[in-house]
Amino acid sequence: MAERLTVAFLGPLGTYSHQAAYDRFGSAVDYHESTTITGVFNAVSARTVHVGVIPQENSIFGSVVETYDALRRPNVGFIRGEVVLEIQHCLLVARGVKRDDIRFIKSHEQALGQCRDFLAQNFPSVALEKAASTAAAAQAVLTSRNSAAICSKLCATVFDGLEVLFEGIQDRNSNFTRFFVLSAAEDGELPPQPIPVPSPTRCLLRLSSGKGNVGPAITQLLVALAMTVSRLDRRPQLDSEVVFHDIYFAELERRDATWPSEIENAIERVRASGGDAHLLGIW
Ligand SMILES: O=C(O)C(=O)C[C@]1(C(=O)O)C=C[C@@H](O)C=C1
Repeated sequence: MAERLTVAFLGPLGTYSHQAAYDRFGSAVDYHESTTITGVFNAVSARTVHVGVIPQENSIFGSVVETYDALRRPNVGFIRGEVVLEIQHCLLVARGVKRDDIRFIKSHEQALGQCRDFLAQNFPSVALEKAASTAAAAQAVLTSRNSAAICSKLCATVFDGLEVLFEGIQDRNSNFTRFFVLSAAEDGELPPQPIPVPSPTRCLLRLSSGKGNVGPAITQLLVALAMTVSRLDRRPQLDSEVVFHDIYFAELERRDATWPSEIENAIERVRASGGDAHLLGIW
């Protein structure tokens, strides 16, 4: 019998990462909870699991910083796919806790960021506390009479003893988070997508100009790349000798069938210009 696929996600059960993983892989795989996003990356790199599902970007609050920080690592793995999940945040409390009792609101920093207007209008003097995940926040308020958690409605089912005080509290009604599906290597079969998509349609490249101050600027790297970049992120390059020296993440979208070889040629052009390009995923 074929080995069952193992999938790591930011836990505990009830996180949006868990929902995204389930949307992609369903019930025919074994799920492994990690306590941090970095922990999901570690499980994939150590090959403790076959794949990890990692939040990458939210339509209200933007890039997931912990994910881009991990993508700076040399052997970070390979992005094999994506899942887009609609996010509707709720405010949950232990049963019986009233709005006026709330002194602390906990959640993942992304969820706190997506609900800034709601929090400023409704709870201007409440202390906001970062939690490892939305479901970890839900779990933490189970035994509290003065705290609330921002998380999904599902947490009221996962954790018995919680109730929903407010629903749909994010700053815009339309709210989506995109997740990456990451595996240690480019190969290895994954189950088919629930809804088939023509692939590959996207790729992610990591661009850098070396550790000193003589390398090409990002504009020169993009000229050498000579491909349409649909998204660009940057994070500090920690091993650089120069301060405020960044590493860039360029996402490209497919234009035609010759795409994979075009990417290889573009990587070669960037290297020939004195910079470095590393393929982080194609999906
Ligand atoms: O805390 C969770 O539930 C997560 O899965 C993490 C995460 C994120 O990091 O963006 C995922 C989706 C939402 O945007 C809020 C939080």
